[in-house]
Amino acid sequence: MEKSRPHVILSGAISVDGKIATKTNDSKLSSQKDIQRLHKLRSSVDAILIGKNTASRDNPLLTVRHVKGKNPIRIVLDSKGTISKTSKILQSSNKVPTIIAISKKITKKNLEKLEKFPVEIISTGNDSVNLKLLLKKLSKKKIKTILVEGGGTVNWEFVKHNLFDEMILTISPYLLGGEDSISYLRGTGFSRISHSPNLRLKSVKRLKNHLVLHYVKL
Ligand SMILES: NC(=O)c1ccc[n+]([C@@H]2O[C@H](COP(=O)([O-])OP(=O)(O)OC[C@H]3O[C@@H](n4cnc5c(N)ncnc54)[C@H](O)[C@@H]3O)[C@@H](O)[C@H]2O)c1
Ligand SMILES: Nc1nc(=O)c(N)c(NC[C@H](O)[C@H](O)[C@H](O)COP(=O)(O)O)[nH]1
Repeated sequence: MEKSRPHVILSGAISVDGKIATKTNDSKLSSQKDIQRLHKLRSSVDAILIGKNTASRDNPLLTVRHVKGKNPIRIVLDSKGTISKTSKILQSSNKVPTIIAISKKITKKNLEKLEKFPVEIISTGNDSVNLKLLLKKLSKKKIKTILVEGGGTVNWEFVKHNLFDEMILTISPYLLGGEDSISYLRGTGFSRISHSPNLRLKSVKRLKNHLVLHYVKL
């Protein structure tokens, strides 16, 4: 029987105080060695998923470059289809398979913009993208593993809806502070520790002053 959703791995790098970016969106926390590890991980999954803010602020390519390996499918959660036509993701969509996950909130103009690119557009949800439904549709497309590369809003939605299986988190040797810097998990948060998913620490890898923690959800 087909699994109802793909295997989901949350991935990211935080400062020691749990931030993924400063208030000015400086987010390059990983070391070169850690980036190599990330790219190896990318090459082992079927798809990488990010949120619209990460797409616009980091302007990532989301390909495998620092090691040899295949590029996964890229998925951007972008309810209103506001991703810029000059973004690296859209500009490279003729070379790397790309899915833009939209919702009913998209405007005609933005839909027409997306349709000019060789991307697959998947619509779920009335307001934001309906993650459960999206994952179900991705499963039907034989996408078996997804690496979720943030940012904080997307990470929270996957945790809140209990839609992940593993988490690989790099703790980088920085202290960023600040109410306005971006936390690994945004959203409303849980009101009780007992509401948190339970995690088993599977491995710890030290890359000089960076730590890579690998958790499995119980
Ligand atoms: N250090 C790291 O590991 C890392 C990784 C990724 C991003 N970042 C940083 O995170 C910041 C962006 O994080 P963020 O929280 O502002 O935004 P985000 O990247 O999590 O994107 C959130 C947006 O995605 C769209 N979206 C549509 N459907 C959604 C759904 N069902 N669930 C969640 N989002 C949905 C919405 O427009 C929403 O506002 C950037 O500064 C980026 O540099 C850091
Ligand atoms: N593991 C990790 N360490 C970081 O320091 C960092 N900033 C991210 N962030 C994930 C996010 O999705 C980024 O935007 C892409 O990592 C950039 O991807 P590219 O190099 O353009 O392919 N992830």
